[in-house]
Amino acid sequence: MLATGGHIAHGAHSSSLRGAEPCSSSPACELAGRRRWRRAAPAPAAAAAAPGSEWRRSGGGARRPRAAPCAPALSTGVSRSGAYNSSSDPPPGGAAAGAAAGPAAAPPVPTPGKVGVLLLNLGGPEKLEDVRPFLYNLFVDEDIIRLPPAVRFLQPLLASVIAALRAPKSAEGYAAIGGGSPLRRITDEQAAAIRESLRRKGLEDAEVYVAMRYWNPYTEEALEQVVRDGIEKLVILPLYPQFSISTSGSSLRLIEALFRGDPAFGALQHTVIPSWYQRPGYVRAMADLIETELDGFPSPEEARIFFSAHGVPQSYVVEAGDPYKEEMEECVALIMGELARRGRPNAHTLAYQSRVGPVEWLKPYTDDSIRELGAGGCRSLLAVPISFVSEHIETLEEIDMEYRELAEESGVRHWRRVPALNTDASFIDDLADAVLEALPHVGRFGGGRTAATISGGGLGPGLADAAVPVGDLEALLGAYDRERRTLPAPVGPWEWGFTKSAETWNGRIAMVAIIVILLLELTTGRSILALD
Ligand SMILES: C=CC1=C(C)c2cc3[nH]c(cc4nc(cc5[nH]c(cc1n2)c(C)c5CCC(=O)O)C(CCC(=O)O)=C4C)c(C)c3C=C
Ligand SMILES: [Fe+2]
Repeated sequence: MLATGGHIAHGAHSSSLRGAEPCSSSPACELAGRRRWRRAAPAPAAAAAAPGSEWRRSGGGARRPRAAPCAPALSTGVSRSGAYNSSSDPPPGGAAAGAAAGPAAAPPVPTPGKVGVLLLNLGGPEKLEDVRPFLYNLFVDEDIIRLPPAVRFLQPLLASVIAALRAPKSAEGYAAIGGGSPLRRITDEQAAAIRESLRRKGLEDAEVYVAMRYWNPYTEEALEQVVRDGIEKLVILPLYPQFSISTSGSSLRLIEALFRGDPAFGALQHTVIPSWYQRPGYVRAMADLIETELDGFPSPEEARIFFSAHGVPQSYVVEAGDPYKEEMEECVALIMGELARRGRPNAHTLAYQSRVGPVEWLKPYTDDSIRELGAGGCRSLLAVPISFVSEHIETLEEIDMEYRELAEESGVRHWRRVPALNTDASFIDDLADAVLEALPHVGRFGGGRTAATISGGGLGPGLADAAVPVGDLEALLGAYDRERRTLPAPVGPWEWGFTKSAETWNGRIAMVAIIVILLLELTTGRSILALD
């Protein structure tokens, strides 16, 4: 949701959490050493929804005239390889470059053993009463809030406080888009479509599973189903085109812990496709959507293409080496290159949305950019959500409602938004090809627990140099952020500070409040911030 500089809106909606309880017995809960809030749904297979389950304690277009750019370009920073010819050049040396370099529709690889595909996604609250426990799950994740080791034991408490304070504002957003996140439905549809595509391509008995990080169907449940189904070869495919520590990285760390903690999981032969923004099929599918939407403007060549990516705190990139920003810039350059080849040299901007809390996030911020563009005379703006492939709260509420209103207030007369890819047929087919191309890598390293080195690991040319190379989990997770440095928390329970000193004081007050609550809980034996 649109960041307000830190204020948390109160009182809009107070969701009832009756019946919601933390998990305590699932492998993930035990491994993470954290309570987790989960629904006691049956372990989900690919597309099985579990409505109403109870909560319990548990474990090419025609050539166009030259564009008249809408306003002076803002931050179109491109890091490398702006000129990439999707039909002939090899893709830039990104993570899954080897996969992308293969033929567009690879023939099915003869692989003995039943194949499974594990789709990783974030998950979202399905009902308003899910919002607070969903937020708890998000904020208790050490890849979202990374506290210094000495105070890490406070994270569940901190997560409870932040979730309780943010829930009303968050719930307002979910209420505005119909009372819940569409993420599960869309991800289930994507899973079914990928499975169909794999079958059409000759992989008859492949199964596709949805593994959400913060809501149903949880990752550990999906893996349990994978084992029950007798899958022998697993391709792990995050549904995030670009890699971030906070998204794909967080899910992969959880899976790594599950592999280590359960021999049945650890025995699964696997490979990971860490990111795939550079696949020509994805780039073409995005360019197709953009072209279609551009044609809805009175003067398509004058519309500025405004890529809005979900932000991450600066510290993730600068201190922890998150490749997210670099991959995002490269992704935008590839799409713009494809559009230029189609005769659409429109002006463009890349900005970052959805910041939460008082720390610095990647810049420029989407709201600032919209204001500047409006002030600079831009009258036609095409918003392109770029970090996520499904409609979700940040497209349906933040972009369609908040940013649209801001754009109109800033003088933009014509506003359109490119839809998310969802189950776009060519996109789905391309993901299925990515799976087929990754299959030869499955089991290269034996089981999930085998340590693999990246250099000379037999991964093929180019892959050894990638920031986050294709390979097994350990190799992959060892390739970045090795030190797991403490990072400034992106959010805190009190978020009204704009200045450095206000932030410091907020931090101190928050710490004192947390200690008082902790002492009260310890002395009274009652849970002051219980979610039920
Ligand atoms: C590439 C996508 C995403 C990145 C990177 C990311 C980082 C990140 N997010 C938060 C905090 C929140 N995210 C929330 C919702 C949310 N986030 C993503 C994607 C990325 N997040 C999606 C797709 C969704 C929506 C899911 C849905 O229900 O539709 C929320 C909850 C909503 C809200 O209150 O605004 C929070 C909070 C942080 C702190 C972070 C990086 C550290
Ligand atoms: Fe997010």
